[in-house]
Amino acid sequence: MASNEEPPPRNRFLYRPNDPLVQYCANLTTKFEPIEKELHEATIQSSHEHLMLGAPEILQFGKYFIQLIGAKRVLDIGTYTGASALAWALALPIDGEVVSMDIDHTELNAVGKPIINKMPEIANKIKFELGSALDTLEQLLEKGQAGKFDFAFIDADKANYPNYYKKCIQLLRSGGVIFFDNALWGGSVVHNPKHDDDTRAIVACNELIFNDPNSNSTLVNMGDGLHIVFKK
Ligand SMILES: C[S@@+](CC[C@H](N)C(=O)[O-])C[C@H]1O[C@@H](n2cnc3c(N)ncnc32)[C@H](O)[C@@H]1O
Repeated sequence: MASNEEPPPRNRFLYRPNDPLVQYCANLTTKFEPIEKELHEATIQSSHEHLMLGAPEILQFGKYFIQLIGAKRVLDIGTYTGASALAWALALPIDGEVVSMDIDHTELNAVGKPIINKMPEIANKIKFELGSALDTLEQLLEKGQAGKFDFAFIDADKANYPNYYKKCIQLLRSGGVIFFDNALWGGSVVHNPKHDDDTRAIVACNELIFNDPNSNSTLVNMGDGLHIVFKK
């Protein structure tokens, strides 16, 4: 690219799911349960927005974290067809709980629920909340749920990423873990960090996390970027 050319808004500098090396890592990481495979395939077939699906290797990594820290209660911000909520529910013990939030349940009802409901013991662990995730998080805080969750996955509107951090860090117990998906936003955090509100919010959130004395963190070049937060 010539030096006087503007970089494209959010091109895929770094996120290359079809790169053979990325596929090699994903293939030797992901161990989908049959129901997860069914949901992913149904989402790809039925929804024109299937690129929103969580990267399988990120979901797999999250499941291992849930088991490693002995998580029982999980916040899932951005349900879509329910792939991430299903992954967490599969990783949790029988008395575990996922609170999954979305402003729109069209795709969940059409694609996700008919599949997830085939396994009632897994479906029973998931509470699907309809509405703004910020409102749902605020309601949990008002109900005295601060410090009562173990793991959070943030994968909804990017402009609210700093707000999701501020709420989730309160809702997590000490030793809890947050996964922020899309933390490199196709490389635009480096190549075009002021491009739009979404990019600016992700950049601000990454810095907010790194500078927060209440947590440690690791920013990983996996999927579209994964910022892992460890609450002190
Ligand atoms: C990338 S998708 C989530 C993908 C899902 N976690 C998965 O692994 O397949 C993002 C979702 O966030 C939802 N969303 C957008 N803005 C929201 C908001 N303010 N509150 C709650 N959900 C929101 C969208 O409706 C969309 O379904």
